[in-house]
Amino acid sequence: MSENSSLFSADLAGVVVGETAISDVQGDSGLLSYRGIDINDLIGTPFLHVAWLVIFGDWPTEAEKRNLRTFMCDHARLTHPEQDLLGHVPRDLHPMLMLQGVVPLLQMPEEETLGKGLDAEHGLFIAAKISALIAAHYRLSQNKVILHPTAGKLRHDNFLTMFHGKAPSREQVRMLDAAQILQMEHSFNAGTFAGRVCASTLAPVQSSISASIGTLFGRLHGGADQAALEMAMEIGSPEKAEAYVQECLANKVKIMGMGHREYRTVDPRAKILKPMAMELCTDPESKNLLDTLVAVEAACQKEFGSRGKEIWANVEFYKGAVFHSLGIPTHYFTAMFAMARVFGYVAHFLEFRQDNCLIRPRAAYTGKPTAARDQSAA
Ligand SMILES: CC(=O)SCCNC(=O)CCNC(=O)[C@H](O)C(C)(C)COP(=O)(O)OP(=O)(O)OC[C@H]1O[C@@H](n2cnc3c(N)ncnc32)[C@H](O)[C@@H]1OP(=O)(O)O
Ligand SMILES: O=C([O-])CC(=O)C(=O)O
Repeated sequence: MSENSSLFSADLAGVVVGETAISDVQGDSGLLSYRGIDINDLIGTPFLHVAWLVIFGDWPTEAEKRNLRTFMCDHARLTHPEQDLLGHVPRDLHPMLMLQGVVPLLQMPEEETLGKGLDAEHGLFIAAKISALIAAHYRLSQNKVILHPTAGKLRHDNFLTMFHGKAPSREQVRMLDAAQILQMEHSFNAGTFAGRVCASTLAPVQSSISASIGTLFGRLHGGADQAALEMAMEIGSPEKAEAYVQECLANKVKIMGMGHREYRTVDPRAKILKPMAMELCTDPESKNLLDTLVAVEAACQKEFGSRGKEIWANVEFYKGAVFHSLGIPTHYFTAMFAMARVFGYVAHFLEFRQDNCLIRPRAAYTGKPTAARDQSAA
């Protein structure tokens, strides 16, 4: 493109920067589908089957299902060198910083066992390790021993057991499966785009995933899950919600978990997560948090409406209440988001690499004019 015909967009809002066949975000109508299937129809499907569909575009065969389950469970066991590595990470380091740093240090398997190519093998290996790293980092922070997965158990059954040290109920596993399916993939969100930029330089999959995780961490993106529930904790009770919202808007402070770059209506994932949170938050403390979130949403609708704006709840708003009811501390929410989204990252890495090109935009220079060179010195 010539200098004169350059586009300028600081935030790339509305700018199409590539093609994808992985997921479709229809922002005006509030629809989201993975590989052509509406997310509402994916809830209830085994988590790993959806992960396979997202990555490879087809449902797994019976043999692929068996191999994948064994592969993911085997690699969710941290080896001694991996445990030593984690042992060097400060125990109070935010789990997202731990993941971003540790993922590129993992020793990738050299052999292919799933028959889908080495990049896919490495991506799925990282996805298995991430669940183990999150659980182990939490256990170490609690001065407890690291626990390992049990062969034959479902991914999230193993995860919750490795995290808490006791087996979850079937209902808890079902809820976590659903929440994680909803978070698995979302087109060119900032984290996925960062991963594609990294992939575009021909960096390996672990670098690309690490770049995505770093990008997911921020509060305007994935980190809003932690921030939204901590906001509800800080507000304290539903009757204080309206004053809180009014004060935020008066001071131009963003309300966490509200608003979205693409959706011009309620986020379809929030629509599913809200009733899930209602079902799970039954004890007085969780119910008070959830009631506070509901009151914040209502106050936002009222306040934004009176300013002629429509800002809706996004995926992050009610998800924290679901995670909280599963006993997950707020600072682990975004890492659990990464634990699901990593399958989307792998899918985008593989898709992008099929037709790779370097992503390198242009900047409008606003610094000092270039000084004229002293020709006599030459
Ligand atoms: C998984 C995810 O990443 S989902 C998103 C998670 N992030 C959050 O929940 C953080 C809170 N939300 C936000 O900051 C924003 O809504 C974003 C970053 C998600 C989207 O932002 P953008 O598309 O850039 O919208 P933008 O920030 O331009 O907002 C448009 C207007 O709505 C306002 N607005 C948007 N969201 C919010 C919010 N949560 N609280 C208060 N005002 C808001 C903006 O202040 C802006 O007002 P203005 O036109 O008077 O300046
Ligand atoms: O698409 C986005 O910008 C953010 C989002 O909802 C996600 O990553 O799930």
